[in-house]
Amino acid sequence: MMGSSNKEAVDASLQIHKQIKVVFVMGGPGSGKGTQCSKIVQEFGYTHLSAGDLLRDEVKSGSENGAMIHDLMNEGKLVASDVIVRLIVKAIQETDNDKFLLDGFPRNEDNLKAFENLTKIEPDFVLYLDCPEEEMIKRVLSRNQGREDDNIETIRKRFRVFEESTLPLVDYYASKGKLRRVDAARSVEEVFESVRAIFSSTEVRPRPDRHCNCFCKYSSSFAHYEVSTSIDFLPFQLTSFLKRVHV
Ligand SMILES: Nc1ncnc2c1ncn2[C@@H]1O[C@H](COP(=O)(O)OP(=O)(O)O)[C@@H](O)[C@H]1O
Ligand SMILES: Nc1ccn([C@@H]2O[C@H](COP(=O)(O)OP(=O)(O)O)[C@@H](O)[C@H]2O)c(=O)n1
Repeated sequence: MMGSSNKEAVDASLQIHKQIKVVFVMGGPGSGKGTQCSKIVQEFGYTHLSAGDLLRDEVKSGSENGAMIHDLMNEGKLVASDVIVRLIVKAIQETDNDKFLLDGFPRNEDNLKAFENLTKIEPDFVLYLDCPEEEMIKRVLSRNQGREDDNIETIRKRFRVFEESTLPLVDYYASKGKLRRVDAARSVEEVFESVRAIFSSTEVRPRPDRHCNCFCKYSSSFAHYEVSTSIDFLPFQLTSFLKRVHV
């Protein structure tokens, strides 16, 4: 077992010495996290870190943890939090960007605590791709990426883990007002319309009291918010004003 001073030295080497912005991207298996992340990368310049891909790369690298990670993934179980958190932090340290999408992370409360303890980072917001289970199963079974865990038996187990461990985190972020929920059962482009509106609103902060153009930005974004049912992050007065004007 690692001595405490040795562990502290490792933890210190994993500290992140730059100001970064993090968005957690959550959703069940096949909800479209990877698909939407690559579109967000193209349009908004984030770096996409997929927890599953980092783990699969670790397995391929033949590291000492590789066999254990491989077995857990094939059973649809979660890997120990310190393993995935260290991979994420290392990837952040090695990347020359200040905006990150963490796809498939956190998966449970323990993941979140381990990440917070090590990095002291809070996500700017949490994007949640909300999709019915039968649609997700259909997508995963036709994904064709040669993933050993994309078989019906393991998929069912992954769904149970999602319901039991990840959904409580989704509720937690909703209660903190940080959740941006999107209906992910639509086409890729329709889902991205909603996603784009959410990210646009965090990049540009128009001031409606200044002049008409600013209001127009809000006004056109509002159509997207309606589709995404994610209007809870608009300032309250503006939301009620838009409701009066548009409805
Ligand atoms: N909105 C969508 N409609 C139909 N198929 C989709 C949609 N989004 C993603 N897919 C497809 O579903 C599969 C799972 O998507 P993926 O992005 O890999 O999900 P996740 O990363 O959440 O597991 C992929 O084959 C992808 O091309
Ligand atoms: N934070 C995480 C993320 C993924 N994983 C593991 O990686 C597997 C695949 O995750 P993924 O995000 O690539 O795939 P989806 O289940 O979202 O399709 C999970 O079923 C877990 O075994 C984990 O243990 N901890």
